Amino acid sequence: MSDALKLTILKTLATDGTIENTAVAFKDTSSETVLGALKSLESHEMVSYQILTTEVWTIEPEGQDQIESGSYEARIFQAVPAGEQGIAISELKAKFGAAANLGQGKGFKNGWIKKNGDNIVRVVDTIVDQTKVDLEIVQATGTHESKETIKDLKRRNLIKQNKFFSYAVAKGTCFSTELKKQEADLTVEMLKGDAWKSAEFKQFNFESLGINPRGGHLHPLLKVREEYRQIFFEMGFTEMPTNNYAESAFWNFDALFVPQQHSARELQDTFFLSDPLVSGELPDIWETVKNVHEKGGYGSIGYRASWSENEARKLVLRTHTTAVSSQMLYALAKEPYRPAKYFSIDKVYRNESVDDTHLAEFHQLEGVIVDKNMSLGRLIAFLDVFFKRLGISNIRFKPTYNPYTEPSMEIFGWHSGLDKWVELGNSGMFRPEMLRPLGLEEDVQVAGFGLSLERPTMIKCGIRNIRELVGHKVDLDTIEDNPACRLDKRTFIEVRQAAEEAARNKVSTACQ
Ligand SMILES: N[C@@H](Cc1ccccc1)C(=O)O
Repeated sequence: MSDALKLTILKTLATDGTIENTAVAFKDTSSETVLGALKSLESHEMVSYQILTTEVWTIEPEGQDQIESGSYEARIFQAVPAGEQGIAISELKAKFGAAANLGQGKGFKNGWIKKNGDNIVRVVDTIVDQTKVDLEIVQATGTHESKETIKDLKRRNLIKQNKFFSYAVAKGTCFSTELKKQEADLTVEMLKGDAWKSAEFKQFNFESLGINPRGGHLHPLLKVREEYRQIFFEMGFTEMPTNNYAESAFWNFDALFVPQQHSARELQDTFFLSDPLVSGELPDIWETVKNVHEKGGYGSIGYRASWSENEARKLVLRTHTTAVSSQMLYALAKEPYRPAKYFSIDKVYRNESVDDTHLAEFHQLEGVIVDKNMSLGRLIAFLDVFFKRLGISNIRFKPTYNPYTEPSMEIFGWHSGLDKWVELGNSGMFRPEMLRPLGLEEDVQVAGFGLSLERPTMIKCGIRNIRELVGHKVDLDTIEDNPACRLDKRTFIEVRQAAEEAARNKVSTACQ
């Protein structure tokens, strides 16, 4: 803020006592600049000011044209020769285009001209171009004493109203013609000498807003994860511990009755760890698992292929959170039977090629329901309610294959934006070949389902490329501005405006 303008304001006040209208006193300075200076002086209570609003009518381009070349009606009148013959309407149209009609209409109304067959003839010999006169008045004075005229010129798009702000200024309680430098900080240098004794300090402004904090914004994925966690809690689920990103192939595949020859276990689909290469001891059920893979049982003939302990001990980055569910079910089976509902939402890894909708790591949301009379029908009914809670009201199922569930269903949701069914997740009833070796009794059924967290988040936040959501291309401003990440329902600007309003209403005591 330039001190020159502030000093000019103060000097003018010193000589004149008040400034009635800044638009008159400081003609060449914009009202924003004047306001900036006034606000700064007001904060030191050196001045006080009031806002004056002026409404001014200005000339539109069409009006300017009529000031310069006469109104349309006058131009038409001039084009009509005196005498009985007049001029053909078609000739006027050819000469004046759209203005011909407007000019004729007004000319008829004024009684200047009239129709004679296909021709226009003069009624009077001379005219006064009142429109032009009125426009010139508005141009010179910014207004017109006749409200009717203003209305008419506005209706004809010849003039437009503009609002201008200016200010009436008076001396404040701390008025002076000197701009004193006020210190914002008490410094070490001041304290070393005597400077602190004579320094004048700025008043604290307790209403001033701090800098918008860069922290404190939730990433959209974490925000949606938190929303979904709460839905699970409301529906009676318990959260599973998901802190191990690396799991043994045993929990990720074998305990889930995924054959050791299954293509998902290939290097191109799964990340295997090289150091450490293998897990520690397998859990006590490994032999039962080996048996069911090799020979079957519980009504199954098994895979009839040899099962290797070494293969099961390989460490992998978990490819699905079902690796957590399998351990949870194993732990549950050790306790006396009780119905249970578990969920997890955490990271999983797949060695996939990355594109707009796929990353090599993503989040899975998974639920398992353990009950003695759990059935596919109940799972479908549950998923219907669950997805409604997530905001997806229309779901469909399609049979699919998972080594660990039978029957298995893919879940599709209707995406009204894309106008098509999109795949949301996978689900099914866990097979006895998986459940029984874990130790669950024959009459206990378990249903499960899983989906990615990224897909519904992208739909919710309107993000098309997953790399805008995860990775180094994430734009911090997007994270801050995305409505999904806002902690406060109000925008930052609204918060700021409310605070400024509160500050304005405060009575200052700055220099008493
Ligand atoms: N693990 C499955 C999801 C699922 C979980 C539980 C039961 C059925 C399916 C997936 O990765 O897609």
